[in-house]
Amino acid sequence: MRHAHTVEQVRAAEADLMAKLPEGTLMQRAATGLAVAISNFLGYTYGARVVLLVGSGDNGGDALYAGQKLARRGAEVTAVLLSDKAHRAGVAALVAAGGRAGSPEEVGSVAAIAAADVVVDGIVGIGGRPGLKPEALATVKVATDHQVPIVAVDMPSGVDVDTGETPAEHVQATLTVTFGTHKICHFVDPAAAACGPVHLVDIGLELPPAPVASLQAADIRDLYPVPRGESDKYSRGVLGLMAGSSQYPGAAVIATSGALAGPIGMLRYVGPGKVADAVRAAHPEIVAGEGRVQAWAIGSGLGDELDIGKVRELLDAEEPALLDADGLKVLDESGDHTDVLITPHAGELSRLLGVERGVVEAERLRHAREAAERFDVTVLLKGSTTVIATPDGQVRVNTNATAWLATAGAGDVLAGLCGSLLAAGLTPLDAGSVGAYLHAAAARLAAADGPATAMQVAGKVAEATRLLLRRDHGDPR
Ligand SMILES: NC(=O)C1=CN([C@@H]2O[C@H](COP(=O)(O)OP(=O)(O)OC[C@H]3O[C@@H](n4cnc5c(N)ncnc54)[C@H](O)[C@@H]3O)[C@@H](O)[C@H]2O)[C@@H](O)CC1
Ligand SMILES: Nc1ncnc2c1ncn2[C@@H]1O[C@H](COP(=O)(O)OP(=O)(O)O)[C@@H](O)[C@H]1O
Ligand SMILES: [K+]
Repeated sequence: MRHAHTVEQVRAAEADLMAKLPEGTLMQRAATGLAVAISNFLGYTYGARVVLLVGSGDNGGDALYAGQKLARRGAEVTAVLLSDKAHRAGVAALVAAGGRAGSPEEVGSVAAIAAADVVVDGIVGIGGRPGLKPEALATVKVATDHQVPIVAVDMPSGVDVDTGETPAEHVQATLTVTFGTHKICHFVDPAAAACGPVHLVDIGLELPPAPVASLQAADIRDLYPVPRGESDKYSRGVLGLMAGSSQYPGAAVIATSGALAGPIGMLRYVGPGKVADAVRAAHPEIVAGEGRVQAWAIGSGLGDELDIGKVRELLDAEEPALLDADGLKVLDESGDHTDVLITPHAGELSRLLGVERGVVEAERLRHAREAAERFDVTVLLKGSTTVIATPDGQVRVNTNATAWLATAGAGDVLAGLCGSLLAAGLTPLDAGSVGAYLHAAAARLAAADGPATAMQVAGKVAEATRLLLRRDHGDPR
């Protein structure tokens, strides 16, 4: 499991550790990890042209000491000091190792950056406010215009570290090297999209429980409900699916595909006769009509045929339920819904909360948390990174998707799959986490080199699961 801690937690853990270590030890650990990561990124060090963008804090200090280590190994290092308060000892160390340092004019920053093999963003770290000052922005723009890769120190400068929001200008990194633990901006879009791959350097911090986690292959494997020797189709879990309409018959077929690729032993489809016929034609395994179930998945493609009274009744019943798409219209703020998982995209969540869609997209973590608390449900907010928030404040983020997954019907596959996991006995949080992970892993198999349809994604869920459960295989991503 990957954990993301808040700035406050990181600062407290750093202070505890620093009190026990000789001065400067932590920064040297960070800088060594950073220098190694930059060398590995470039594939060489001797003769590499490295430009450091250095702000006023310790983030710049990390960059300067990493620059010193690279200069000692033959790199040509130039530090562009964007503040007259740049880390003094770091500047001296770099210069003593043969590097150059000075204001943008003094070092000729435009020419240096344009000719660089890599730019290191040490403008701000966890002490940064969102946004970049004009002088910093100008240097970043030179790197971007000349397509020089940027390695961000701790995080791309300018993003909001604790929320993953990007309200102002920020660095777009090729690689991010972070220290001690992940920060929330590494997991949550839009900031996560500005990080590139994130490389974590251990500096020995002892951290409290994290507010945000991202499950990895081994975690998903541990949670997956594998049938036991004595299992039968009922004990594996039966899912009731209420999806599709004469307007959107396909949604029922697609959601069924997602559900049957999950762990359930049986699926009962409840819907209009003609749609049931289509579902049966595609999936002869299903049973049409109501009966005993362990969970409900309701809403994909119901359109105007949503029976609000009936759905309310199911929500109030004992079995856990998943609400998707049109089904979300029945949700209100009264009642105990702790066994309900909702799977909105940003547009649907914006309607539930009465805010603009763009605001939800820009502030995903905040709105997922707010909806979970207000409606007393577990919220799975779909998108490029999927945020899952529970009413008691837990948050998980799924980060292994591919943009090829942004295709009509992909949400129906996810609803079916998560419903299947609920029916097999997982909690709403675990069902959402495992479902989002396998859905994305399936999309990576289906759309490895190009587009795939939602049905093709559903068709790869079983393979993604097989690869995951084969312990010798590792991560199906
Ligand atoms: N604190 C520690 O002991 C360690 C910190 N490390 C590094 O130190 C960083 C944190 O250092 P600091 O606390 O000095 O904070 P930063 O390096 O993030 O910089 C804070 C400074 O930048 C200014 N600033 C804030 N927002 C700005 C903006 N948008 N544009 C321009 N200037 C802005 C602030 O006024 C402040 O002077 C971490 O991200 C990490 O890179 C590592 O060396 C490991 C040890
Ligand atoms: N840019 C993206 N990168 C990765 N995954 C995405 C992206 N955009 C959307 N997705 C995923 O694709 C699926 C789309 O679902 P949804 O919006 O409900 O579409 P539909 O209603 O057509 O099925 C969700 O699982 C979502 O997380
Ligand atoms: K940075």
